[in-house]
Amino acid sequence: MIVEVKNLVAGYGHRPLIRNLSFSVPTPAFVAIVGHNGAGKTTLFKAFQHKIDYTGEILVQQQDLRSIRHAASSGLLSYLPQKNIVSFSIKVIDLVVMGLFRKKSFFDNYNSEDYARAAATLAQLEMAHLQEQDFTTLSGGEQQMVWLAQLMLQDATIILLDEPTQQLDVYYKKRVFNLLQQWVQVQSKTVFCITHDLHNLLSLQGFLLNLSKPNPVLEPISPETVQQNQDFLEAGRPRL
Ligand SMILES: Nc1ncnc2c1ncn2[C@@H]1O[C@H](COP(=O)(O)OP(=O)(O)OP(=O)(O)O)[C@@H](O)[C@H]1O
Repeated sequence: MIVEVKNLVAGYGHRPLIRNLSFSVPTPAFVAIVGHNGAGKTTLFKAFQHKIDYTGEILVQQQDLRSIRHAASSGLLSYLPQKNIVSFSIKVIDLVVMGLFRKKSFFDNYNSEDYARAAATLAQLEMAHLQEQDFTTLSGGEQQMVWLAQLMLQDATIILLDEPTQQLDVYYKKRVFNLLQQWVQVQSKTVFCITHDLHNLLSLQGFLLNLSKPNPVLEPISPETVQQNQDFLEAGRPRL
């Protein structure tokens, strides 16, 4: 079992946002996490990263995540937040190469082989022309692609993405979803992706988890389930 969530209850103060959530991902898979604004999607990711208290269990490869001390540095889990702000000048390639941090001890410098890997990853994302540019001068969508390149170099087993296509144009949205599918099918990664772009899911294989539903479960992605979830979300928030 890659990921198993059992009776998860999480929220803030006395207000549980996620109530008794249970699901299992037995083999590497793509899981789209959908739901209205404020439904608890990012909160679920916070639980995965021990950033909030929760009851119930999150098991990763049969181990309770709470007992795994360095899930990021051991390459088990990587996370791309919704907003990632850089307030100092840095070249794109220098930011991307940092994705290799697991290979390095604190005082190690990145070498030419590391930079070649970073450049190849940017090229794969059609971003090679930006590699010498100051990251802070890029458009929002370009910045999002650079973070994805850095994440690819992290090479974690389980990848949590919080709205990675939010600022992308239609072409890059499609490319990124295809890339996520490849991570699963070619590299056996498990990808959890928060998204509001339901129509982009139609060409993918994997599951939907709609946290706005009263009892969310993993639903296989198909034209019918995507449409049903789109209709459900467009109809408004369920009353609690
Ligand atoms: N630290 C916090 N303390 C109190 N409430 C919080 C905290 N963080 C988030 N919340 C509240 O929890 C709710 C769920 O937040 P969360 O970020 O999980 O939503 P989401 O489903 O990711 O939404 P969106 O689609 O808008 O990103 C929101 O109503 C938010 O205001």
